[in-house]
Amino acid sequence: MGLTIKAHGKINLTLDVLSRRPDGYHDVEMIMQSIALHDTLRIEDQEEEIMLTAAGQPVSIDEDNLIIKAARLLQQQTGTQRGAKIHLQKEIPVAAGLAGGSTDAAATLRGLNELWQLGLSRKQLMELGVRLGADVPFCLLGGTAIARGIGEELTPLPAAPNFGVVLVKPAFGVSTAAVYRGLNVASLRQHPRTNSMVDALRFGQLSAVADELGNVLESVTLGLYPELQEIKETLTEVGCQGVLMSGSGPTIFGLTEDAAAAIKLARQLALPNCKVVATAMV
Ligand SMILES: C[C@@](CO)(OP(=O)(O)O)[C@H](O)COP(=O)(O)OP(=O)(O)OC[C@H]1O[C@@H](n2ccc(N)nc2=O)[C@H](O)[C@@H]1O
Ligand SMILES: Nc1ncnc2c1ncn2[C@@H]1O[C@H](COP(=O)(O)OP(=O)(O)O)[C@@H](O)[C@H]1O
Repeated sequence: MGLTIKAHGKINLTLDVLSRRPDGYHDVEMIMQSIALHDTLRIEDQEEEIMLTAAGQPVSIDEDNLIIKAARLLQQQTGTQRGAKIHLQKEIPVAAGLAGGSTDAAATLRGLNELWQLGLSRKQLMELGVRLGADVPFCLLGGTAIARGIGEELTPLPAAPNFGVVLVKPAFGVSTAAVYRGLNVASLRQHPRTNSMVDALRFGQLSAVADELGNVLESVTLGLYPELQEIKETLTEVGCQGVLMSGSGPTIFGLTEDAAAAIKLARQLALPNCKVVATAMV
């Protein structure tokens, strides 16, 4: 018996950091948005052992892969004797700010809960998921949502318009931990307006959504990699209405009216050493 599951990436339409916690994590307030770009997991039931293979974007398939971590966590928590053979078709760029690892972990939890007939609720899966990564609970929920706490306190929002999204991922990745470490919360002078973005999304006008985009982590990652500023300018020049870094970066995204416009604009981009993907909000 087996299952095929889509694991969608995300972008952050807003990302605010409120404070540093004693455990080193940060309290955030962000509007998360699923995108059509996804990895695909094929999961087959087997006795005991967890096995992982992968194709597509290069990613480690060792014990540090979040798919294996998610499967082992579920085994430990439920005491099941079941195992799984998992194949990952990796399409989401790695260490990109698109939650590629978190979404694979979320898909593994969902898939194995079904395949092993564990009967865990989504809330229970989210409580386990946050132990694997702060973005895992959102990846279990999907759609559009406000995330608070370290990212695990979620308020779902009405479905946002299916704006097109052009993603530009430079050849390098960034460490999320290093970006948060580089942030001095007290020195932040500007914060995204979460409520205004909620209103803009409800109103559904791209120009209003574009005006409210904001990510306080940009100051850190753009400081480390000034070439990201050039990518932002290029996306604006070709006609993207709103342009922002996703998460801790380094992926820069630009919004368009729809997926067709994103495909058209992506074709015009000549950005050496960058991966360009046209997708949409879902
Ligand atoms: C920045 C964001 C925005 O959505 O996304 P990405 O850039 O990773 O996609 C998230 O906050 C990242 O979520 P995720 O990547 O799941 O984080 P984790 O694996 O739990 O944490 C990696 C490291 O980031 C730091 N971290 C993460 C979340 C948070 N609220 N505060 C933090 O300080 C911690 O140092 C932690 O050790
Ligand atoms: N299934 C996976 N897919 C992608 N990255 C993974 C996976 N499992 C573990 N990782 C590791 O997680 C780290 C963060 O990758 P990723 O989740 O893609 O980026 P981000 O946190 O910026 O959204 C990388 O160092 C990567 O090696």
